[in-house]
Amino acid sequence: MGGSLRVAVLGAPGVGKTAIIRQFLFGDYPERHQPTGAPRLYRPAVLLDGAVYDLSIRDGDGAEPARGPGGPEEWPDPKDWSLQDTDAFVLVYDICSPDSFDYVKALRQRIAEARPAGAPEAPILVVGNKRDRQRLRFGPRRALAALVRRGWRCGYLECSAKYNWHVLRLFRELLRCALVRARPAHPALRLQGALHPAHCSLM
Ligand SMILES: Nc1nc2c(ncn2[C@@H]2O[C@H](COP(=O)(O)OP(=O)(O)OP(=O)(O)O)[C@@H](O)[C@H]2O)c(=O)[nH]1
Repeated sequence: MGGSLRVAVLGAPGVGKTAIIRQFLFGDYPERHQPTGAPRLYRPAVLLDGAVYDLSIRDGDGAEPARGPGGPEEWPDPKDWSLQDTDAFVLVYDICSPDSFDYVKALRQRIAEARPAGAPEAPILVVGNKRDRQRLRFGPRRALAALVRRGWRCGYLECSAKYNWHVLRLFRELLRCALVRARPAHPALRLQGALHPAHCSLM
């Protein structure tokens, strides 16, 4: 048994958080947007690199700002989010929506502020979803990836939940990185490092 990991999947409404999670867990895809409302928790077991992990995947968690004109200053107190208990974050934006990218930027800032002083940083993977709509994207992939990786020091990946493209890969990378942080004795595993073929599967 490898242990347990808590993952939060966050992002603006409609970017595809639920679609990504459902593709990963059940191989299905919601064509219609049904706002998630209250946060949902999924508890799969996954096999990663030969060890079994109990995952808690939270779809939204109340960390988002109030819907409406409010900005990050109107977000709930970080103490209420239990962000400190989260081992890894997936911050999802829609590659066709600059607003959703700004949203992720603000979320990442908020997560950093919520971390208690001296606590190790939880890995953050920024995910550009809806890659199948590539022709409508608002910015070049290379520039966005460079900003996120070098400027924000987060991982970056693009996927299409609709076509199940890179969905497994995003969870595999995130989990590997979270495990490296938990066990620094394995420095060879890096979020943006060499990717092995699928050694991550649901049980
Ligand atoms: N073209 C395309 N549409 C997608 C993709 N992923 C999700 N969608 C669509 O985007 C809409 C919103 O998807 P959801 O997964 O419900 O988004 P969400 O982020 O969970 O939304 P909230 O629950 O409101 O926060 C749905 O109509 C999906 O079909 C994708 O990869 N490509």
